[in-house]
Amino acid sequence: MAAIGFENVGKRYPDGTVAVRDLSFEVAEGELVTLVGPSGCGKTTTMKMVNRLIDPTSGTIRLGGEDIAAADPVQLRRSIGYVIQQVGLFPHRTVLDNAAAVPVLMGRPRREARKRAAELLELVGLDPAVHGPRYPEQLSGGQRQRVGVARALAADPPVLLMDEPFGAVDPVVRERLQTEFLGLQRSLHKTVLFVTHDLEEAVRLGDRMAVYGQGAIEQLDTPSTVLGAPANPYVADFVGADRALKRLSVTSIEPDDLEQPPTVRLDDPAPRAVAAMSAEDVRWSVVLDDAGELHGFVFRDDLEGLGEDGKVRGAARRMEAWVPVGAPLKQAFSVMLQHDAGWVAVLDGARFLGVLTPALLHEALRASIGAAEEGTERARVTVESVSAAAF
Ligand SMILES: Nc1ncnc2c1ncn2[C@@H]1O[C@H](COP(=O)(O)OP(=O)(O)OP(=O)(O)O)[C@@H](O)[C@H]1O
Repeated sequence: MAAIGFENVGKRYPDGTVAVRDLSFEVAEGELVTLVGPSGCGKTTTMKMVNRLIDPTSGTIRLGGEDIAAADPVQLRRSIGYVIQQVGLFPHRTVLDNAAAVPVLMGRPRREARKRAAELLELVGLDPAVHGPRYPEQLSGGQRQRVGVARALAADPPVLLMDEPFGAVDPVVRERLQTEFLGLQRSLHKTVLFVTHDLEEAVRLGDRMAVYGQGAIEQLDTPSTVLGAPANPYVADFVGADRALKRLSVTSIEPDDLEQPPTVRLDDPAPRAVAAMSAEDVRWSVVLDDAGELHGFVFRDDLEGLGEDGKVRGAARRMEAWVPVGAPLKQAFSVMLQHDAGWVAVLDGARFLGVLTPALLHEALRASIGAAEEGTERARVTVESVSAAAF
């Protein structure tokens, strides 16, 4: 059974504005569906009809199979998490009490609600001991958004409605909040409707994304399919000509994408490292520390300058350009640019897995686009010719 079901839902405001017409779609349990489209296309109206902040003028909305028209709106709202851009925290209550607000309203003992709230603050990356006693105005914008998410999760609702929750923060914080939220969602499996006007956010977060035209959904499918096979010219235009670039956000780095350059250890004697690099005919090598974790890299020329008694440590340079495996290709590309590096190290936790170069990145991207066009998994696509020229 679908967690949320829309059947021929329409909303005409009293002034005659038709905000949405004849919407029919379903959201599965544990699924995150993003709603994206231009301003005024009806995204917020769609969302607010689910918790009955707005009532539809036609059609039926079901939650867990039950028609919400029959539900008590106040009870309904308490059972649905709601996160909005202007977080709406109570200014005169502490962060901890803000996070505990909904369970308290639902009649749970205050002490129990606060305990849960503290756990949730921790879950969203805030230290309950440090941030819990503060007031909302003593937090940064990003921290306030985190409190908003914690508060929405506090009553453990199966369904979350999120309306531009990360819209008010700068792009760097926004990306971090998205990553954290994705991690959270992987363990919580909430059913989520997420409104955004940011295509990249919709692509990155959605299991599926609904692309809105005026008051109607033009395509509802996985981000890969929407980008790879837009349903009609409107969607193609909306996702834009630079679809390939946007795919950078949805394509994650896999171990198979990586190259394995020679590695040497910090305490290896320089002559031995030089010999190993000569044997492989490479000019540089990745340097690992005793624990096998990334330290940086070293040039063969520099090692040769150290003499017979030298150790790799004497010429090794630190490497800051790294990304975790599973991160989007876009992150690898941006780290490369930021460090002006010809490669980035890819780590699994602290463990060094390999490196990604611009050519490999291009190859992974091409494979991903090819897979979307064919509707197959990326692993099954082979790339015949690659060139770094596009970078
Ligand atoms: N209370 C209202 N009375 C009349 N028209 C309204 C009302 N609320 C929204 N509308 C109109 O309904 C349409 C859809 O609005 P809605 O807020 O759902 O769009 P949206 O896609 O969420 O837009 P945005 O991205 O700008 O928030 C718009 O034309 C809007 O002007």
